[in-house]
Amino acid sequence: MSKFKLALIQLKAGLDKSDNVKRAIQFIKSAVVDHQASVVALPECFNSPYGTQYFAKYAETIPGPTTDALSAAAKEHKIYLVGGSIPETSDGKLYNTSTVFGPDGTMISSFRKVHLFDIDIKGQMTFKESDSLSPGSTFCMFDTEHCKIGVAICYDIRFAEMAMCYARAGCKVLIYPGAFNMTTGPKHWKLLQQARALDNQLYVAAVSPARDEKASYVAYGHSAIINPWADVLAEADETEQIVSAEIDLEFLDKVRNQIPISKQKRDDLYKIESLAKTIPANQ
Ligand SMILES: NC(=O)CCC(=O)C(=O)O
Repeated sequence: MSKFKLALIQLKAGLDKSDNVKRAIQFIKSAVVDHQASVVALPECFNSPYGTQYFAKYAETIPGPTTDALSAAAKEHKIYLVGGSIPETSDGKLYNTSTVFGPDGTMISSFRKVHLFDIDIKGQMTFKESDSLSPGSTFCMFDTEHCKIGVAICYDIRFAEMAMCYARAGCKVLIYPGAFNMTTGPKHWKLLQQARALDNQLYVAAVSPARDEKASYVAYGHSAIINPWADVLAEADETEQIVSAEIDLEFLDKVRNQIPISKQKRDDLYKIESLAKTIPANQ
């Protein structure tokens, strides 16, 4: 149980929601049959194009038709499925929400993006998710027979403390459905994943939509899986595809024993504290 296969589905999401979902389900089958994956993840906003103009139009309740399809796929293939994210409508608000399903199809966790993507790089990339979305305020972890896995969404990866909280709570893999863009993607996407993996000595996976040059928001692609030594185990190019890698928890233990930073840290001088209900402080 110390090894398992993780697959990331770099889906090209278009304007047709039911086609996006149908194709995601086909790719999930391929991740299981062709890659022997027992944990599978989809990208941010996989059932709709990514953009503030689309969130309300494509939003669904949870449970709803998209998450029902994910639940059925997880059950059919007996996998853990991190359902990327979808625009969620709840109590008159919109959220960017990820759902997680267990091998019996039960929704075992969900996560509303905590840090909304509001940036302004003049002349290059301006985006304001908070124009239409509200932030979540809880974390998302789930147990598998292999290890505990944490989930956050895209811009959340820039916040090192959040990943540290997950590591402190015992997560050995962090999965980030994401959609970096053509300005920040080439500079920061892989670097951030390697930084979070190295800081916390755990596996990091980030799963993007495939690039669509005609879309209003052009995703960078390059879904990747990084090990606790910060090696890149798998990396997609920009096209629609599945990438996968073996997660080896003995290797993780070896790295943690060789460089025992979690035992050497000076909690007497500095300390990560979490107020979120789902992450006990100082675990
Ligand atoms: N969807 C997102 O949160 C995009 C984040 C991003 O591109 C970044 O640079 O950060």
